[in-house]
Amino acid sequence: MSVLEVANASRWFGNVVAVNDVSMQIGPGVTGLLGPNGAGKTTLIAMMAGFLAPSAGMVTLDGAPVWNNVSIYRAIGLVPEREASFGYLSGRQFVRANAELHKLPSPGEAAERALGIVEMGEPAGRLISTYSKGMRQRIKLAAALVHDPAVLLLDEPFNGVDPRQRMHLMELLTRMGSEGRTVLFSSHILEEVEQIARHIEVVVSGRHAASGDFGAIRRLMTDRPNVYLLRTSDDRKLAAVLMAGESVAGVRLEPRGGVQVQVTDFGTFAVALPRLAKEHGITLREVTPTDESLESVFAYLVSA
Ligand SMILES: Nc1ncnc2c1ncn2[C@@H]1O[C@H](COP(=O)(O)OP(=O)(O)OP(=O)(O)O)[C@@H](O)[C@H]1O
Repeated sequence: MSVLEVANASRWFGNVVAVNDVSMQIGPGVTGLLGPNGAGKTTLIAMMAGFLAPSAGMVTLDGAPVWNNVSIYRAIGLVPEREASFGYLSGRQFVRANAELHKLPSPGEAAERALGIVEMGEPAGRLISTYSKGMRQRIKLAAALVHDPAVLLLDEPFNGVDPRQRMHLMELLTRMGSEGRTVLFSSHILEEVEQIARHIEVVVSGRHAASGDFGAIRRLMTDRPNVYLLRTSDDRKLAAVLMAGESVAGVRLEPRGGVQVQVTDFGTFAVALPRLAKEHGITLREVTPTDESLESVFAYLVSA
């Protein structure tokens, strides 16, 4: 069993608090670390990997602190978000260099094995600078896997990767998880996370906001109150009709035209709106969510 435990970990840079008193437990299988940009995901992953010291609290792997513990590097593989600046090396040279850094007994064999896992054996002779984004992610993954770690940490691995390569990467991570590895990847996209993560941890503004399976997180996100702006052929009439409906908490006629509606249950509202409009002979011209930004979704989660 490889269980990463983050215990009241904080990390600050000067007066910026990047991670604020976060506690979570990450066990075998695939976990998604979800949060908007700047939430502290990279900082948290760096602390989990033992590359960054917590300012307070600690991170342990099966009870052993990961910071300042050289032996732990043998158990953890990290795929960082930033591009490896080794474009002048071939994929094979890069992966092998990592095997040598780990002082593996047969670095060549270990490199070939890792290249095989990510199916990069064939292009491994080419320079990394000639690779697509997806291939660069795979070569970084091979480098992180070269010492066969029990824990694999990936920072935004799907960012900028085309759909076919993304699918391939997702299959790989799913396989790693089902083999019993502890796999954690970060993302700011819920749809991406829920496709492969058994478990989701949400961080917002450096704080731990929620934890659960994707169903629970999805419900938390979609059940929040939503505000929509509707433009119609008869705003006043629609406002009156909507106020009588169950899924609406508030209606306001906008001075510059349109109705702003606060919806409590989006599912019911989405079905009721077109039906009500039709029944009352009102034409819907526009339905726009006014607070659909990811930040507002996450802000709701933090206040939940
Ligand atoms: N070395 C540093 N010095 C100063 N501030 C930092 C440093 N590293 C991170 N921060 C700040 O800490 C906060 C969290 O950053 P972090 O990169 O961990 O977030 P993130 O969730 O990974 O976001 P992104 O996906 O945008 O990288 C941000 O406000 C960031 O500006």
